[in-house]
Amino acid sequence: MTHGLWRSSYTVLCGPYASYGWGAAVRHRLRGVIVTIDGVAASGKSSVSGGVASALGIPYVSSGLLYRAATLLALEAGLDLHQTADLEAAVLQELARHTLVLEPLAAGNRVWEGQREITERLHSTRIDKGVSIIAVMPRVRAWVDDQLRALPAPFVAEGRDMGTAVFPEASAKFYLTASPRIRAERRAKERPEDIPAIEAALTRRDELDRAQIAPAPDALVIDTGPLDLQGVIDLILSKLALSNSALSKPTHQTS
Ligand SMILES: Nc1ncnc2c1ncn2[C@@H]1O[C@H](COP(=O)(O)OP(=O)(O)OP(=O)(O)O)[C@@H](O)[C@H]1O
Ligand SMILES: Nc1ccn([C@@H]2O[C@H](COP(=O)(O)O)[C@@H](O)[C@H]2O)c(=O)n1
Repeated sequence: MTHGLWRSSYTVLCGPYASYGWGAAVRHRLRGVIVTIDGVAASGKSSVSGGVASALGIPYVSSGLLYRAATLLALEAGLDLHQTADLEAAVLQELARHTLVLEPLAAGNRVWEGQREITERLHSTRIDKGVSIIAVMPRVRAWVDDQLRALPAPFVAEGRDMGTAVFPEASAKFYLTASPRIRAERRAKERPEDIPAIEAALTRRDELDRAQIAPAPDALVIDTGPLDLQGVIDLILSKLALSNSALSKPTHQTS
């Protein structure tokens, strides 16, 4: 059983994480724990978070999907992201008119607008281009933060400001980087544009996101350039195993 909010205890007690020396108390210990993985655009946050969360047997939460969903609603409402007077109020009105739900499955996050699943529509060049304009709005950020803080821990949270603004009390924090060229080469497998165009768009997005992309002072910064995906996941798992005592302190109190 690998789907749903919780994976079976087999994964936690006997799966890959067991090789890091965790005993039978691990499931109990992870109650209330939040691990944050922030980083620049296309640095591998969601792939790495999925791998780490799977190994731990807990869900991961992709905060960027909520900003992407707010952007989709704005575009579907016909809002011009560059011309609309009081765009923030117009976006909040769209958020109030629709019910957006983030489903943080361990196997991959999904987003629903009412009964309509919109996940597939959130990773397009059009959304990539518009999302930073929406994400800079304080009241949109407050709306996203409220959704995230309402989720039951334990989970791995990924985004830009998970370890700084949203969950400053997180048990363990990581921050992923890689050069714009490497990130563009990886992303080119998922987008129709060529590598220079993707690189320019990623650099532009990092610039627009600069207010929220500083690493937390207590985050471990990982340059993923020389590492493959599994290498990054293994590095984080090994650091978590070493900081065993940090994970024994729940981020959120649980009953
Ligand atoms: N260390 C790595 N080595 C090789 N490829 C990687 C590595 N990390 C991630 N990738 C690949 O890079 C691409 C981008 O990764 P991913 O979507 O996880 O990044 P992200 O930071 O979540 O992106 P975004 O900020 O746009 O949401 C994916 O194709 C992923 O498989
Ligand atoms: N914590 C976050 C997460 C995301 N954003 C904004 O959303 C955009 C898309 O995020 P991805 O992780 O899917 O790339 C991102 O470029 C930011 O504008 C954010 O501000 N804070």
